[in-house]
Amino acid sequence: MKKIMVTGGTGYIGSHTLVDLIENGYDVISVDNNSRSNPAMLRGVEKITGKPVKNYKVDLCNFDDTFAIFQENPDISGIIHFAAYKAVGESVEKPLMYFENNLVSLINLLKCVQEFNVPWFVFSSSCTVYGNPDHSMVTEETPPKPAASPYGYTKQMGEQILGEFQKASNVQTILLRYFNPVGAHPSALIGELPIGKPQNLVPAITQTAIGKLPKMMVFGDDYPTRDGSCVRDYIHVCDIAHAHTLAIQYLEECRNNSGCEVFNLGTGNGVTVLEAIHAFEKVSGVKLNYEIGPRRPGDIVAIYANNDKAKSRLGWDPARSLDEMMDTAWRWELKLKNDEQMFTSAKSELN
Ligand SMILES: NC(=O)c1ccc[n+]([C@@H]2O[C@H](COP(=O)([O-])OP(=O)(O)OC[C@H]3O[C@@H](n4cnc5c(N)ncnc54)[C@H](O)[C@@H]3O)[C@@H](O)[C@H]2O)c1
Ligand SMILES: O=c1ccn([C@@H]2O[C@H](COP(=O)(O)OP(=O)(O)O[C@H]3O[C@H](CO)[C@H](O)[C@H](O)[C@H]3O)[C@@H](O)[C@H]2O)c(=O)[nH]1
Repeated sequence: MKKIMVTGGTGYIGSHTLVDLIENGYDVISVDNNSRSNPAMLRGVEKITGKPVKNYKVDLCNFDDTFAIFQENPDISGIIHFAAYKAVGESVEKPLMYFENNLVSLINLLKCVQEFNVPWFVFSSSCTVYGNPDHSMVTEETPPKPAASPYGYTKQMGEQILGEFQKASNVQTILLRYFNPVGAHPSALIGELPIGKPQNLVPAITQTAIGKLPKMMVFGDDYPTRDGSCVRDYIHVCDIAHAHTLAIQYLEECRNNSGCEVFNLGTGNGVTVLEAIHAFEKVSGVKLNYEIGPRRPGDIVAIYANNDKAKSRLGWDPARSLDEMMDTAWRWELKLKNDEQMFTSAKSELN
């Protein structure tokens, strides 16, 4: 059984990927310092899979502690590197914190990859690398534009570091550019746990619907789109998670032609903010208290993926609908309300 190290395993996408890897026969370990997540999330992973999962509570910016995990696990076949800070606004306020955390952690990991001859590396990138594109549908060949934030630069630089490292080391590398991951596992045992007031659309919708937030704002309805609100490519987190298993299988079967390959992970459908809200209202039966507000500075007008490459090369089939995304996000929010106790007590473990 191949062993995969998942960094950021107690986070949103990492936890769903642990489930998918285990269900597909991989042995996993997680490395997460819980700086942005709740350790209780792993209990959800264990309940779904029936398997215990070990998390190393280590800051990947600490080289010695990171190295020690590899010494203890010299049989790691691949790394899926999710661990990073991801809040765009915070990165504008604290750029050095973002560059340090997101880049030092990556470099430390790559030094260990080199030392321990780990053959496969999968990196969490983002459609943020395309900036505000000239055409809404982007392929992997669409040239990256200057990033809109320090967070975006950490993803662009991460891709560059991996591209150069791959040429020098021959580590088989995949860069996955996620569009907008949303929703939760259908069991409602794991999902997204935003820290503080949610900045992203779907948590803002579900928290408003449940009454944690009094109302939500639609940031602009005067864009040149079909209803005036921005267009994004929302993609179910379980479909994103499965793409990681497929990426590992792709590397395992040596189907990686160039050594460092990029894949867009989106559904290929552009959805407006108002369409997303209406889909939520339909599946939940809850009328959302929202207001049209001003545009959010820095927002991209419209972007969605051309996902042909991931479909044809990885055999990926992102089949879950917008309704399923909204339904699972809503059921997770309802579950969180009931299980608040579990997450509050687990929060005391944070830091
Ligand atoms: N969620 C999105 O919308 C989205 C979109 C595009 C790309 N991404 C990227 O996908 C990855 C995962 O995103 P997510 O939504 O699961 O985020 P998340 O915040 O839920 O998970 C990231 C995890 O990394 C951990 N972490 C951060 N720095 C660390 C460090 N130095 N050492 C050890 N652990 C550390 C955090 O505690 C957290 O659990 C990130 O790299 C993010 O930038 C996310
Ligand atoms: O309360 C809210 C929150 C969001 N929106 C709108 O909903 C859309 C989606 O916004 P998100 O913040 O959920 O997603 P973004 O696409 O703007 O940003 C996300 O995708 C980016 C890639 O483009 C980066 O990866 C970033 O980290 C990640 O948050 C945008 O039009 C935004 O203006 C609202 O109207 N109200």
